[in-house]
Amino acid sequence: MTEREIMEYDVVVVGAGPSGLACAMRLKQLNADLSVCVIEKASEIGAHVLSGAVIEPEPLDELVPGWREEPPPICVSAKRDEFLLLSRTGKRKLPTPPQQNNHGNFIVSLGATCAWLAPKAEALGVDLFPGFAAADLAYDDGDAVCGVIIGDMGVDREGGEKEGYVQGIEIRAAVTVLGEGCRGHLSKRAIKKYGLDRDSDPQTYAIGMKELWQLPAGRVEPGLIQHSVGWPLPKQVYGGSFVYHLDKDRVAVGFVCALDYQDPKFTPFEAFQQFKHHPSVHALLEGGEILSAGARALVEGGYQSLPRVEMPGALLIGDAAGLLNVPKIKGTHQALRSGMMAAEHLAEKLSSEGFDARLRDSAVVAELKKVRNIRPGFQKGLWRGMTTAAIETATAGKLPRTLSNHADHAQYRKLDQEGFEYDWVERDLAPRDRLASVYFASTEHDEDQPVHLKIIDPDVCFSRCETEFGNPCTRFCPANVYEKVEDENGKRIQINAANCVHCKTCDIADPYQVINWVTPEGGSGPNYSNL
Ligand SMILES: Cc1cc2nc3c(=O)[nH]c(=O)nc-3n(C[C@H](O)[C@H](O)[C@H](O)COP(=O)(O)OP(=O)(O)OC[C@H]3O[C@@H](n4cnc5c(N)ncnc54)[C@H](O)[C@@H]3O)c2cc1C
Ligand code: SF4
Repeated sequence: MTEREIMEYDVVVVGAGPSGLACAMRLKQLNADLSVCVIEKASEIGAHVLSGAVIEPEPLDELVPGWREEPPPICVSAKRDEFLLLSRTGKRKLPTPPQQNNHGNFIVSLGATCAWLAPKAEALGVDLFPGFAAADLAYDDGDAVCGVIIGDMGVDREGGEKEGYVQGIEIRAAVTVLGEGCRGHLSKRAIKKYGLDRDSDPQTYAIGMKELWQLPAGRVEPGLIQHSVGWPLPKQVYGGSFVYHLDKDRVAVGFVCALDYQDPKFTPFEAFQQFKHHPSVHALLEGGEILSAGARALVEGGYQSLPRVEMPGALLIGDAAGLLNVPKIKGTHQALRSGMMAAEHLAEKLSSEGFDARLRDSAVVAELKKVRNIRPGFQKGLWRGMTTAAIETATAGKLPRTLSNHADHAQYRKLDQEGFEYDWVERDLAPRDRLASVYFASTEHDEDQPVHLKIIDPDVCFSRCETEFGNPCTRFCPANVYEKVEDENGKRIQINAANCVHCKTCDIADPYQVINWVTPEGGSGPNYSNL
């Protein structure tokens, strides 16, 4: 085997989401002499980023002064908030929770915003490498992170070299910044290797699904921000919808389901599609067409699940650290702020040491602490959760008690226990099913490459999972990647890896934790447009 080529930088950032781009840009703003690169697995910057997205603008004001005069391509001022409780046929307006008051905020496409930030980063001297997946961390002799190893290109399904094979290079850096977003696969490894979650609660997650619709003229009220709870979710499932009204007769429709749902037969994708058939939403969407669609996990654990965010040679920022504020349903301002804070730390001393204390002492973590009991309050259902949320808000998070988070995958009930009741309707809006939805994600993977979804112990699928939980992977994956097949060779889980949209739900929600998501060849995956 040939010696791996090495490139050297002062700082390598993994992930060109808002956290990674903010970190890289701020570093160059503070010290133009530092060499900084950003590795991004999507074919283009922003193509793997999916978000609501209503954003708080202040961190962007700091990073890109004057941006409001030349905003990203989708950017609509928030005008009006609506918070609704849905039943199957009706809706009731509830007071908008203070955390969801969006006065002064903007509705954007976060993917398009990252693409808009990319040339600004390059103009500052950041080297951006889209189409390259950071497949592994590199370690020095003292077991500290000393950079990343880029995945090889041109490897066939069996692991052999194809024509045009290129060995991935190693990027060495004094500090590696992990801005991979929710459930980053290198971040997951690093958290385990360095025991970064030793003193925190388990991290918790949700799956978010989103579609961008083009509607007949006159239906959209640009700047209207609608959220709902209630139908179609059974009362035991935490989650709800968002409908964000954009310009040019477009609307972003989405649905979020926490991954601690207990019924293994529950299908988040179906809940989303059901929501679209509520009479008020159906009337909005009917006659329109989907422009793009996709899914992505969100990190929900907040304050009590925050891992240590520094390790020898590396840092965690943004969703990779778990900084999303769940009651606000916002993580972008936290991603931008933590990225900039990491940069300020590294510009002072090129070392990860001390970043954890700095972040914990900042407004980023103070914001999480204030709302720490709201999400776990919903573990006992919608109404108990709303009561906890009201108390936590009234006391500004000053109650001495901190409720615990639990591991999502450990919450499933066995098949022989009572399931949930679903009050679901016939559907007629697109997409018909999960495969039809994948079409709108424009996902692409060369099929002749190693499967990037590894079932570490496939025996579990039929020796235990089938009878205990009915193989929930065949239902929670929004792209129908996992299919149960039975033929002359027996039963097996067929992995349709080419359909994967990189949402990471399977890595999180598998009851036995035997699914491991690893990076496919760089440039593979969804090609989201304006999500
Ligand atoms: C459905 C949904 C709705 C949301 N709504 C809102 C909202 O309204 N407002 C709000 O503020 N926030 C919202 N959020 C949260 C917000 O999107 C995140 O907090 C934010 O995107 C986090 O930024 P990040 O940079 O940490 O990670 P991400 O935005 O996830 O970016 C990570 C980047 O790293 C890349 N990457 C990952 N691993 C690797 C690797 N190994 N090698 C190379 N590249 C890699 C990914 O491709 C991606 O481009 C929502 C999220 C979801 C899913
Ligand atoms: S295979 Fe996993 S990561 Fe890919 S779309 Fe399905 S659940 Fe998401």
